[in-house]
Amino acid sequence: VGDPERHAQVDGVPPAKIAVVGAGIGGSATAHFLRQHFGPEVQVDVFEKGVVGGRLATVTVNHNDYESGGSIIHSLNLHMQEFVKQLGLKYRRSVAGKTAVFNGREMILEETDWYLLDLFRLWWRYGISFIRMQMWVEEIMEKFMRIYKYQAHGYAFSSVEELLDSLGGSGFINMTRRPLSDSLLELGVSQRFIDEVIAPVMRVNYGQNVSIPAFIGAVSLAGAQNNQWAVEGGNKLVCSGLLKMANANLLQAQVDTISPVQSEEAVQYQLSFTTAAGTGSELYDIVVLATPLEASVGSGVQFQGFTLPFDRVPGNYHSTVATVVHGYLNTSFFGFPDPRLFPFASVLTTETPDLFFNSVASVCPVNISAGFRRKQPQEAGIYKVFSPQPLDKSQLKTLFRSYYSVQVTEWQPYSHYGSSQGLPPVELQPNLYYLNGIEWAGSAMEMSSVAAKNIALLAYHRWNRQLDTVDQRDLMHRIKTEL
Ligand SMILES: Cc1cc2nc3c(=O)[nH]c(=O)nc-3n(C[C@H](O)[C@H](O)[C@H](O)COP(=O)(O)OP(=O)(O)OC[C@H]3O[C@@H](n4cnc5c(N)ncnc54)[C@H](O)[C@@H]3O)c2cc1C
Ligand SMILES: CC(C)=CCC/C(C)=C/CC/C(C)=C/CSC[C@H](N)C(=O)O
Repeated sequence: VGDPERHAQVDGVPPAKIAVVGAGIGGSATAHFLRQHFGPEVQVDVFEKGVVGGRLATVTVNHNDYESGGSIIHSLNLHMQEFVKQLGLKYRRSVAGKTAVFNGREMILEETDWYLLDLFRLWWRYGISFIRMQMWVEEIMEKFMRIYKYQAHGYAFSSVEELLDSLGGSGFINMTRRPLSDSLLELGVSQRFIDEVIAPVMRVNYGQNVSIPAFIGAVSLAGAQNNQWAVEGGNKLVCSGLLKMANANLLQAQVDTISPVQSEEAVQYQLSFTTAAGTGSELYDIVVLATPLEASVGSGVQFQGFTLPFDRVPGNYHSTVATVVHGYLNTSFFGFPDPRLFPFASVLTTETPDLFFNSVASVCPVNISAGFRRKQPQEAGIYKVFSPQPLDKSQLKTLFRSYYSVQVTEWQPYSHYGSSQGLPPVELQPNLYYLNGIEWAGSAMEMSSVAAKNIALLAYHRWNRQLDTVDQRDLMHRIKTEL
């Protein structure tokens, strides 16, 4: 298996070396699935310029760790579930807590201890908007779940559009283009419900407003359902676990350039990289880019010898600041002068000019010991604030009576939806794949995992020239009739 050049895409000969750039959940899952499909012989090198986990990260406050990046996982996110099972990790269910919506002056919506009372209140204020919205999200989730069947049967897609089309037809593709508010209004959801419930959910989850595309809006609403979990010890454990299970070589290095090298049989890719010890370069048969390439994110990867089939400049990533504060919440600001009477664990906000934060929530550590309970607002607790800009001293003093510590993480967490034209391609060149284009449809751990499985399958089928498992139509019917 020594000289990769001799192995470049000769029929029946597996690739010798595969590179994955990025060790977030997308890159780690790709390494895992590549190993599954290509077998034990191929060398899988994973390049990471920062920390394994990428946007899955924790901060330590008062001797405990808290998620500062991707935190919640939907109960129907089956790849994430499967990883946790295979790695022998444990689920962490979030400790129940009530939510309220604040409009800058007062709480306009308050969850109670009684589910039926909450339902009655929602009906009283918004009619059947809540039920319409829930049914819409359920229907989308049901269609989305088809991906697991298709992938289990080995089907792959050469673009995000093909993948979405196979799940929900042109309806899903249109949902990546039209605003969420338009889709909901068309469903008969009231403007008041959109302003007071949907907008706060978009603000806490994606830091954006209801003009984001309907598909990502539905993902965000799924993320607001009551069936979320996380990984005991921190979600990033999935990434390190998958790399280990895949027997991948982790190279602590920044990939600087990727250039094609044409041999007689096929194209290979030269990766030049920088490590703490200096620079290096290696030749690979297959390369997967598992980091956003948009100029504003700054992966630093340059391409030589070919031009990318999409423009890295127009689509921007959004800025969101996660501030983890150890202190006393200023419940007076929310209209509760006596903190003992403040019953909420999370406060979401409406789209209100001059409101400097999107949400504030009491958070649980990644290791919940038996008997863990949330701190009461009259006690010092750990809170996570999401805001578009870093909070200044006076803003912190507005939200907290006093505090012991403040940890700030500035993220470029998700696409700035609506700032791109179309969805970036998956295949950049033969045997050169791009994972994070899927984020323009929806950005979540499971979306990166779905894209990882798709790319591993696609790379495998392309390498072995198996065209009958790529971009096939009418898959539900095919699967039913397959033996
Ligand atoms: C604050 C926040 C909250 C979130 N909440 C949730 C949530 O609750 N639920 C959910 O499902 N999702 C959530 N997300 C989104 C989720 O975290 C991301 O969609 C997901 O983690 C993306 O994973 P990825 O591997 O595709 O990308 P990344 O995690 O960004 O990984 C890319 C990796 O590539 C590395 N890299 C970049 N350039 C190079 C280079 N040139 N050479 C080598 N390495 C390079 C980076 O250092 C990085 O580690 C949240 C994100 C943030 C930031
Ligand atoms: C991919 C599908 C079908 C569903 C995923 C649903 C999901 C888990 C969405 C996550 C939404 C998201 C990006 C939330 C970010 S903020 C989360 C939380 N409030 C926090 O405190 O970090």
